[in-house]
Amino acid sequence: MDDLELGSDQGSHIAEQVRTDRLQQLFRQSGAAVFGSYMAAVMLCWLCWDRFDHTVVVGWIALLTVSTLLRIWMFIGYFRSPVTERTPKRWERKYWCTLVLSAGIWGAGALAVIPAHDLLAQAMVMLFTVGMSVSAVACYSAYRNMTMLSIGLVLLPCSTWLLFQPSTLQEGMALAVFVFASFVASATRRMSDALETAFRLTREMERENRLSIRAARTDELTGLKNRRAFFDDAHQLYSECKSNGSVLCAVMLDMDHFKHINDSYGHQVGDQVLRQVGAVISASIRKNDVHGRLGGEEFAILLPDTSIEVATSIAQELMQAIAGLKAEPADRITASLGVASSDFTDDSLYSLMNNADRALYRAKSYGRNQVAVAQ
Ligand SMILES: Nc1nc2c(ncn2[C@@H]2O[C@H](COP(=O)(O)OP(=O)(O)OP(=O)(O)O)[C@@H](O)[C@H]2O)c(=O)[nH]1
Repeated sequence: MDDLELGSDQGSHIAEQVRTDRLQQLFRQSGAAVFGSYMAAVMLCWLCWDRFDHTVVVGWIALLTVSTLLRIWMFIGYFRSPVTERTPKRWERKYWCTLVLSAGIWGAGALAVIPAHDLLAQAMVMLFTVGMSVSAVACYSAYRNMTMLSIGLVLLPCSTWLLFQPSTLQEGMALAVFVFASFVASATRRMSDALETAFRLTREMERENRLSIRAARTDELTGLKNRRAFFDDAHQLYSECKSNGSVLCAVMLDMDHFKHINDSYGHQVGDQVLRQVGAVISASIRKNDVHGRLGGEEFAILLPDTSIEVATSIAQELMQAIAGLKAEPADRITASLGVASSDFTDDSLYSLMNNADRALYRAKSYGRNQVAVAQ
């Protein structure tokens, strides 16, 4: 989409970019969580092997293996896909599904393995679930709701169960976990807000930068390249043609008796004529040609890989198209053009342009509304 045309859409365009940035951040940050959560469950089962029911442990680890493989498969798919396809629309829902599945299995599995009468094992399980919650803040901070949901799914089953156990130690453990979870929740909100602000500001700055670069290179009246941008691109094209050994032609175009148009019909009509001439030039040139408004009523075009004969016939077509323009109330609009070709022995873009300029002033002196070729 053209940035200058964004208008009222620019807010939603930036919002969409910020969403994409958050998704990218999520995938980059949370890769470790996929292995981390699996390894945490394996380590917990290893440490409490003698205290847990082995059948439940095997079932839990098997389910976690499946959900972890699913997540790895999704990560590979994301990082292998072209950047243009890494959109929130395509990936957010998949991420949510795999996250809910794996956090749900983690929380439900922890509840299933927790032994009813073994305080030490219960404390170990809670230690691991709390550790998982802290990691969730670090990994999913780009998506606040994801952090909250994964913490809830991992922490809530065991801590709620503990809350309804007879011992005050168990109740105290559950309450401590809830207090801790509320701190984590508020830290998560601050982190995700700060991240979102950083992404938005970066995108806004990038956009402003692009707009100001474009404004600095564009002629406001005609939308063509201005003098500075024309010469920037012209120097590059000249060097490319010189090193390729291809012919480069220059066409200089100057409106005839433009002062008369301004004086007779006013500057607004003059401006309208310049806009129309700019549109005629833009419509006549090829993608690789470089064209621009050098100032006033003077335009320049560089035609790479073009013989002087072809450049002359392009200039003649331009002259005829301009003579056919209607810009009421101005009755007669014409331009004179000069064409020159570079054999690169002169070694300078400026001498090519000067040759075209001299030809242009010969066209003027021969009566205007014509094309002259440099001798
Ligand atoms: N409307 C309008 N006029 C401009 C602009 N820039 C320069 N001009 C006018 O273009 C006119 C150029 O006049 P001259 O240099 O005498 O050239 P000319 O009248 O076209 O005469 P020849 O080139 O000899 O045919 C001046 O009146 C400038 O004020 C512009 O952006 N808009």
